[in-house]
Amino acid sequence: MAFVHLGPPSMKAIGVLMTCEMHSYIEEELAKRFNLFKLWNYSSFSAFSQVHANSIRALVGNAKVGAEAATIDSLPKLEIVSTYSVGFDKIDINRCRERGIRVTNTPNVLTDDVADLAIALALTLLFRISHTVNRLCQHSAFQFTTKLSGKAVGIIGLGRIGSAIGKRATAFGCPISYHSRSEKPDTGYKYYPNILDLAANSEILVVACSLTDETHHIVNRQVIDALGPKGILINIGRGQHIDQHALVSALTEGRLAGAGLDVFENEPDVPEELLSLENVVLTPHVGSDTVETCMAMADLVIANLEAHFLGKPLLTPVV
Ligand SMILES: O=CC(=O)O
Repeated sequence: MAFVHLGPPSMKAIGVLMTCEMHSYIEEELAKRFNLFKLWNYSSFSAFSQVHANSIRALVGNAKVGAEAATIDSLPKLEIVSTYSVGFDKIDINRCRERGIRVTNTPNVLTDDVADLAIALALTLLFRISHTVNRLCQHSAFQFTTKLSGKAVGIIGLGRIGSAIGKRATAFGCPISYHSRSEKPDTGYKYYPNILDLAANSEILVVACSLTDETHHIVNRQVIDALGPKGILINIGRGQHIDQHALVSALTEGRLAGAGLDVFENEPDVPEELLSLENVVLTPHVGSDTVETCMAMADLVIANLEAHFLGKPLLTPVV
């Protein structure tokens, strides 16, 4: 008798909802495997859910649009939320737990890019790269720049990304210290249990922790003042880590030397005052937007969904 290899069961009938537009690769790869619904093709979430709520077994969100309690509650068949981001602050984790909904994210694959961007922001700011390009074109006045090598770098949050930033800054000869909930073993870095002490002892302060109720506005006016008028603040975490109002006043009043920001408090809005400042470098939340990383993140989202629907262990579970 001949054996017929049936292969893995098709998942084409499984309804997956994407909450907003992402890289075309993830859209195409999800559409090849699942019955993909794109929320942005509907006039509103309620217009979508009135017709399709019962078809959705998985939701794919990102750092911008995740799954809040109302969304989760409107999807009675939802089994898994797989976010195309490492941060899961846009997902109501407690509601997922209550409903027995699994949650996955995309750690590791984006660590290098985000750490690279932190260093790039610092270098661009200190070497005034965008200004010197302008000077080349406009023959404007010469201004000295500032070294990165050897500067004291303080890192808030020594997780995967914070550690990768530490590794890079070490290669620039920078002494590293950090603040986090608890001291990490064997880092060789100085630990400050108090963030004000970290700021007071840093020339460059980098925000690399995850966003939680405890880390909301972890960088406030006091921390900025402790960093001081020669200090540089870099944020590749979340806009809500920094009291943006306090930051703008410090930059305008000369109480802080400069800031390199990939994230903002009310994205995609960036305050006019920030846009008009000379001592900032701003990027629009692009820390993991390289082609290579977007593809690796998409593959991880899909691998998690496939594992879930095949009854296998999730690759990167949060819940
Ligand atoms: O901000 C980006 C992410 O959380 O992956």
